[in-house]
Amino acid sequence: MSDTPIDLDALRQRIDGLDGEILRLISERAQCAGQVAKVKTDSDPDAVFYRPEREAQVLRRIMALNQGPLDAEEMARLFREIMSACLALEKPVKVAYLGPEGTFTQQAALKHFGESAVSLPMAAIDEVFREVEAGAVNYGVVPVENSTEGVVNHTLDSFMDSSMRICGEVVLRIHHHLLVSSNTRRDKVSRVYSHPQSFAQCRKWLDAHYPHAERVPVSSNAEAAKLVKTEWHSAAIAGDMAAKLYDLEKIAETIEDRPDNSTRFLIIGNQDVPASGEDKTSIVVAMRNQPGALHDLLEPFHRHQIDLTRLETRPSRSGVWNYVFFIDFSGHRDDARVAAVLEEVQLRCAELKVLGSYPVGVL
Ligand SMILES: C=C(O[C@@H]1C=C(C(=O)O)C=C[C@H]1O)C(=O)O
Repeated sequence: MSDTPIDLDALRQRIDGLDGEILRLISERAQCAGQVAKVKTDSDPDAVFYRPEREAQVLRRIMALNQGPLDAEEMARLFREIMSACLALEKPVKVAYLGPEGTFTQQAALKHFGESAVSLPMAAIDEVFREVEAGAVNYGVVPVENSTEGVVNHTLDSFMDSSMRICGEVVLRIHHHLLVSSNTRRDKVSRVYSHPQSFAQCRKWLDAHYPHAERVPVSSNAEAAKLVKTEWHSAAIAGDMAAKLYDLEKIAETIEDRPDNSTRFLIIGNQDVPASGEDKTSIVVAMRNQPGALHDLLEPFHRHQIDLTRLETRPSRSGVWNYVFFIDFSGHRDDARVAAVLEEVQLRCAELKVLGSYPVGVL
């Protein structure tokens, strides 16, 4: 072992050299991105710097090129942050999300835009829509479906009244923990706070471990975490961000009933996103109530072999149409096959709104 210090020194020297090179390359990349921004504003003073389709392509390319030892997603996350910092050099992206601070929606916003984005908490989903519509922020992030608990109806309803478009999606693995403040003992927990969706996602675990604790639903997991900060004998079910934000102790980790528990979030904005090569389209369709209506609506998708990834029904609020369907499917509205289907659907329904075509979530 006598030669270990020499090896260590040599390795550290090599790492210093590599870091210098990485530093130089990242700076050069940032300069290039700055030049791209200049080209964009020269041709259009109102140009948007942020290009979701280009970012998706950059990340997919990195993942395909990666040969380890870091795994492809880890590497993409590093590049996500480099891009985020490059973009912020021009103008940090401003993003409104369903708050308060510490929610999974904030985590989704940072996963999608990187840590250099400025993220602003909103009290409700329709407020996120309004902030984007008013131009106070560039984008909004809202939850849309959970793999255990299903659809977030507020988000679908907001799309019915809004002209906002979908610019992206992000899927987050959701891990819940049981959190307490430092002066609460795990055997003294008599009350648990959380969001109703989180209670539903951890129902079996709670039944097994805290069957007698009172379950108190609150407006968000972050709110639950905030409450237990100052209350004895209470615990919160929330995620890592809330635990860190309120400095709480995890007395049980990953307590969700299903190991694949994940939530899908949508990025909303004012922008039509060009094709990235692997895209999805979301539409909302109003139908008259007549026999075979749903079959007629879906038949063109089947005939053109387009994959439906989600279908939701909401009651129509206008009173004129009986059904409103939210449909997600593979492909971009500029693809010939998708364009043909949209034309046919348009003829069969009372109203069709394309909410957006956007890159399939990369990270
Ligand atoms: C540099 C560009 O602009 C932004 C920055 C990107 C980057 O750093 O790679 C990618 C897309 C845009 O959000 C570009 O459009 O190429």
